[in-house]
Amino acid sequence: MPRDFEPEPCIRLRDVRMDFPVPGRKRETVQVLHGITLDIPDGRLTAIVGPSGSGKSTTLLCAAGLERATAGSIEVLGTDMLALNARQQAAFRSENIGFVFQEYNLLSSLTVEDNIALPARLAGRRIPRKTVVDTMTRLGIAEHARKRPESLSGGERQRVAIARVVANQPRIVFADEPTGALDIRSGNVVLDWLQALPAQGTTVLMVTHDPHAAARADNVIVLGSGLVHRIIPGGDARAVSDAVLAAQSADEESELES
Ligand SMILES: Nc1ncnc2c1ncn2[C@@H]1O[C@H](COP(=O)(O)OP(=O)(O)OP(=O)(O)O)[C@@H](O)[C@H]1O
Repeated sequence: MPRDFEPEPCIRLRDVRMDFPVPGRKRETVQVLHGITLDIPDGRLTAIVGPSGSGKSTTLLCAAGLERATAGSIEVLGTDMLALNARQQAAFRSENIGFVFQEYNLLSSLTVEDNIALPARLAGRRIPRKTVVDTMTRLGIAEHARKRPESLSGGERQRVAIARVVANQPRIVFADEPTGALDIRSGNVVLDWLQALPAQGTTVLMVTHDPHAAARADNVIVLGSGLVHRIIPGGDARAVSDAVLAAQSADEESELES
């Protein structure tokens, strides 16, 4: 696809706000997303970066329906997520969305191969065993097929998570710090695969602290204090880290003013 062709958004957030209760203080809340408005293009890799606490993970969780936004609108593949109840959202996720998270990634009671086949089973489909085996072989984890995730290293577990999205071909993949706990080599393997997913038609939205990982994305969304600070093209890790530092300085200035 030519780079200057902007596809239709696959995820649209409009003025999304998120309030969390303050622990120990009944009825008090703190707002962590102050009105996020974004379009995530279809069939592209988009990264979300920003200073710690700027709301990156919360934005991802709200978009996936894993946290219920307090206000605003969230449209995923044309579906109004906030109009669905929790059960409908779960069904929508199992039909359309894959996850590559640092934690809560895999079910410890299932073997590697059963973890890979699980999303399709939950959605009432079956992945042919050959596809599961081929995918494990491509990811270099075939020897672990019968093991449980706890007996694998962090890098191997992330490969299982990637194998799961490659085998299930979800329309969207949400990745939260997918390389956070990995060494450079394992991290690069995970990023290579995430970067390759758009070619199979999958839209990838990735939260990361790593400017080099973010630079692999087509577009980089820079958050600051629960708002979109800037959106820049990928490709340049230095530009990403400069943008994050600028968001952080803007946050600090507005804190001093208030
Ligand atoms: N379940 C929750 N309850 C209360 N506060 C929360 C909850 N989840 C997140 N927060 C708060 O919301 C703010 C944004 O958190 P979030 O995890 O989205 O930030 P982040 O940009 O992903 O941070 P980091 O880079 O450190 O992971 C933080 O101040 C955090 O403490």
